[in-house]
Amino acid sequence: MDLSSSSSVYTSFSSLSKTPPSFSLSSSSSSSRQNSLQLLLLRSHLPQRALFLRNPILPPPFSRQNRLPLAPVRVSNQSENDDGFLLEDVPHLTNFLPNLPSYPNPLQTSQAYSIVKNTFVSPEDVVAQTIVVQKNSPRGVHFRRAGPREKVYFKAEEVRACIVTCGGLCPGINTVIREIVFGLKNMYGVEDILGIEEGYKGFYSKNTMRLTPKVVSDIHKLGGTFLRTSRGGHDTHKIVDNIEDRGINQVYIIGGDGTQKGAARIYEEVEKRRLQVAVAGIPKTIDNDIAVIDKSFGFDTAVEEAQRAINAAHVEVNSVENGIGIVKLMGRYSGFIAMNATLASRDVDCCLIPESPFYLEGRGGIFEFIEQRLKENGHLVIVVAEGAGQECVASEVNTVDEKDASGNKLLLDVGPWLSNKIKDHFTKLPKMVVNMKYIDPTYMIRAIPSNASDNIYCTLLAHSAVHGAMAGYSGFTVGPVNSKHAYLPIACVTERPNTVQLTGRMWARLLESTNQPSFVSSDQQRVEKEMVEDTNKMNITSI
Ligand SMILES: Nc1ncnc2c1ncn2[C@@H]1O[C@H](COP(=O)(O)OP(=O)(O)OP(=O)(O)O)[C@@H](O)[C@H]1O
Ligand SMILES: O=P(O)(O)OC[C@H]1O[C@](O)(CO)[C@@H](O)[C@@H]1O
Ligand SMILES: [Mg+2]
Repeated sequence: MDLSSSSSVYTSFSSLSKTPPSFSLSSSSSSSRQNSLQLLLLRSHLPQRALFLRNPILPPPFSRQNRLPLAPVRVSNQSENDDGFLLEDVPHLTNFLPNLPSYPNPLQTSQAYSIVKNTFVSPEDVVAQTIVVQKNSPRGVHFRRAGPREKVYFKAEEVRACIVTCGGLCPGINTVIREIVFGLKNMYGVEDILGIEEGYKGFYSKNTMRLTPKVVSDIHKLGGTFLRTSRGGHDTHKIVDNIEDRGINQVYIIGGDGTQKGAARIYEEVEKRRLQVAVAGIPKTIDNDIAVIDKSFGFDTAVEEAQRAINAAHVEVNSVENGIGIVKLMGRYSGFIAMNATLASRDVDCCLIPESPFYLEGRGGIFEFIEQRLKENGHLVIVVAEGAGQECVASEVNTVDEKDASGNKLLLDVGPWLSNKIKDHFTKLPKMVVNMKYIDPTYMIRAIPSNASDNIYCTLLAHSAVHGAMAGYSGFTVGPVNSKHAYLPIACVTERPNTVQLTGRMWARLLESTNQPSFVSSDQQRVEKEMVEDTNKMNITSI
């Protein structure tokens, strides 16, 4: 059974029982497993809240949150034959437009694709979210594999696509734009493609621009976004009105968590109005803070570019007495750029990230560590992510909470704060003159074009989005899960951010390579010590 076109089968329990699907992923599928699969597949076509309530296999408090990668799926009350297979499906236009006609995919006659063994992705192909399993583990959460489908729900000449980019910059945005345009034209013969300028607000406040392969041919060599971008200005009704007015039926939305939330709102409105509009999200964030997907595009480029700043800091501090280099890198709530740049460089003595609170004074603190390293090596380099130590800065700087136009909290600048604290501390010490070199390359890193591997990655993302939209999926986002590109429900990537796991092996590798203090345990020790002291004091007072 072709699941991509079978939504009517899954719209109600009654129709399901009349028409048992033949979906089977292994040769050993028993009838009871098929029943489980029917129910699990059905879930994905119901409103999300209802899914959890109606699923008879899972206990009621089973929330989506439990199903993201770091909180492993727990499926209790399983019957013996139940293998715990879950499909996190994406919506399809036929869910609310059941009579939508389909057409053979033009790739069937493509010269390039004719040599591919399986030109089309089987509707039964799914990608597992967890690939490290034990013999008796439930099979867990799966996503639809991305790629071209045998049937499409748009005729090339009827497609009017648009592309919009929102949020901060990131290397590779232009490659994604270019490859959507080229993919639509070369694979599907689509020629009517509009660029929405300056983010979401551009839908209703700007003219569109025509995007042709010729216009976008060289943009992948440039940093930034050819379409420009903005924060704020998401007005769902105005945007969807505009989509309708302009006759747009495919919307490609490139942006981070905020943008993807906006894409979900647009899809909800499209569904409410029953419009034949495919809404495809392409996740973008230099911080790599998007959950579920392996990594976000531009991240590798950022890590590579960060090496230049770290190297410069190292050269500087290596050439003076007691040189202390501080390099600030991006990462609001996720320290991936700082962590990976540190691991790649090996010239970094200490890496500070938002996930790991640190402290300056006392045993196990940064000052003690710096003093020790200066004695040992005569210099050191610290990499600090922009979101690190926010509580420390906030406790010393008088500020009011400020937000950007999208409602994101504006962070306090940890870089200069840390540099000054270190300088002040060492100025007070006798015979300890330090040479501070502070480098903030953040916007320089974000503004460069993507490197070779990100370019290829961006191409796959763009093509996956194009295949998904042409196949009639809508309200989905794309990305690699365990190296295989998949279609993901937007909520999967917006419900919580991807952050560095302090209990994970990568952070342990970093701690091992820098030999910096593990502030977590020292901090805990300090808290424990304080608690003991407090208890003692209370005892004394009570006496
Ligand atoms: N909850 C939301 N619902 C609808 N639209 C939203 C929501 N959050 C953000 N947006 C819109 O998405 C756009 C981009 O959001 P934001 O500035 O937060 O950047 P982002 O997409 O998260 O990217 P990044 O954080 O990587 O720079 C803005 O136009 C904003 O209005
Ligand atoms: O462009 P702006 O608004 O200064 O945004 C900067 C923020 O954007 C990000 O690069 C995410 O896109 C963050 O790392 C950074 O804090
Ligand atoms: Mg964001």
